[in-house]
Amino acid sequence: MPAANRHVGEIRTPSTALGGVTVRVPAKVNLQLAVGPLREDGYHDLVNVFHAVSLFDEVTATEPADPGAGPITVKVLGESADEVPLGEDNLAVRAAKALAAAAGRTYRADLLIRKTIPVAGGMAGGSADAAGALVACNELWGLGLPREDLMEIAADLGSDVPFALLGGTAIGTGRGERLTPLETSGTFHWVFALAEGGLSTPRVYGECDRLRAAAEAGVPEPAASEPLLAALRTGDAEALGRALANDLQPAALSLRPDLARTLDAGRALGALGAIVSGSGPTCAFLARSGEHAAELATRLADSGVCRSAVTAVGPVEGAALVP
Ligand SMILES: C[C@@](CO)(OP(=O)(O)O)[C@H](O)COP(=O)(O)OP(=O)(O)OC[C@H]1O[C@@H](n2ccc(N)nc2=O)[C@H](O)[C@@H]1O
Ligand SMILES: Nc1ncnc2c1ncn2[C@@H]1O[C@H](COP(=O)(O)OP(=O)(O)O)[C@@H](O)[C@H]1O
Repeated sequence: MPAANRHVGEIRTPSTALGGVTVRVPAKVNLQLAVGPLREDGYHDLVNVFHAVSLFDEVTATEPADPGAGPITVKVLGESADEVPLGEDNLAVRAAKALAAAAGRTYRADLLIRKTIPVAGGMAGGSADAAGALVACNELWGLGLPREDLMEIAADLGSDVPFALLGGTAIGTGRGERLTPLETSGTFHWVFALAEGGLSTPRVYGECDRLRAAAEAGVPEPAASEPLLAALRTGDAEALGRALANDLQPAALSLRPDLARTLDAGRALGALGAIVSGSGPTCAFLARSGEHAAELATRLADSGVCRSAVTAVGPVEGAALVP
């Protein structure tokens, strides 16, 4: 084999020969989640300011070990793995199948998901796994589809999936799937208080509609918060803390009143901002520094107001191959 070809071969073979293609995908927190009125298709128009944080799931795609198994198999390890569906309902399986369909043939892969992102926690772990499967299978199958094509497949899989591919900080409109990256300065330090159990996203949107109907107040069209965008541009953590806003928070608190105690505890410990992450039940706290985040996490966990507390930074990049 000529030296140049051998070099190409040497670069490409290790990813599959040594245990497949692995992709690391971040969780998200919503810095602003403005929810418009219920649409006829059952969705809500949003202004959704997504922020990718350094809690990662890993998705590994390998050539199938058992030729008799289904075209796409999945195993899940880690954080609340037993709560993740293993069949056709698994978002990573759906993503791999959608990618194969877009490529126009049946491809096979075994998927292994290592979870760190809490399941049904309002941090888009399932969406992260779907984005990870898209990137991993695109590589494993040598399809070479550009990111724009993966973004289109992602939007059909779920409103949050395109952002898991993009990462960083971005504003999502429509269902949340139409993304514009946002300019930010510096790094923000976060603490996430993980709760016992999860919350169903459709149920939280439903509760939001119910509370709004009961209040008989009009629902304005969602609009981006200028103070929030300015705080992101300048990297002003105190201003960002004040500007955090989540229209789903009253609904999440209505379904899980215990979360009010968690938020109060974080505020009392000096968090710059305290908010339910997306549809919850994870609570997000903005800290002043890495040291403050570590102290906040320890004290929150010790105070018994959550199952556990973890620190993270943001923004971080979206779904990326692990070399
Ligand atoms: C609330 C958010 C905030 O980022 O995420 P989570 O906090 O749950 O992770 C998202 O809007 C969730 O996005 P995702 O989880 O991808 O939802 P999808 O699969 O697209 O939709 C699930 C269901 O949520 C409701 N839904 C979702 C998006 C939207 N703009 N309006 C809605 O009403 C609908 O009932 C829909 O049937
Ligand atoms: N790979 C996956 N990881 C996590 N949840 C998944 C996955 N595939 C499907 N699900 C289902 O999606 C639901 C929402 O999960 P998740 O994305 O973790 O939460 P959220 O929508 O609150 O951010 C879970 O209850 C689970 O049944």
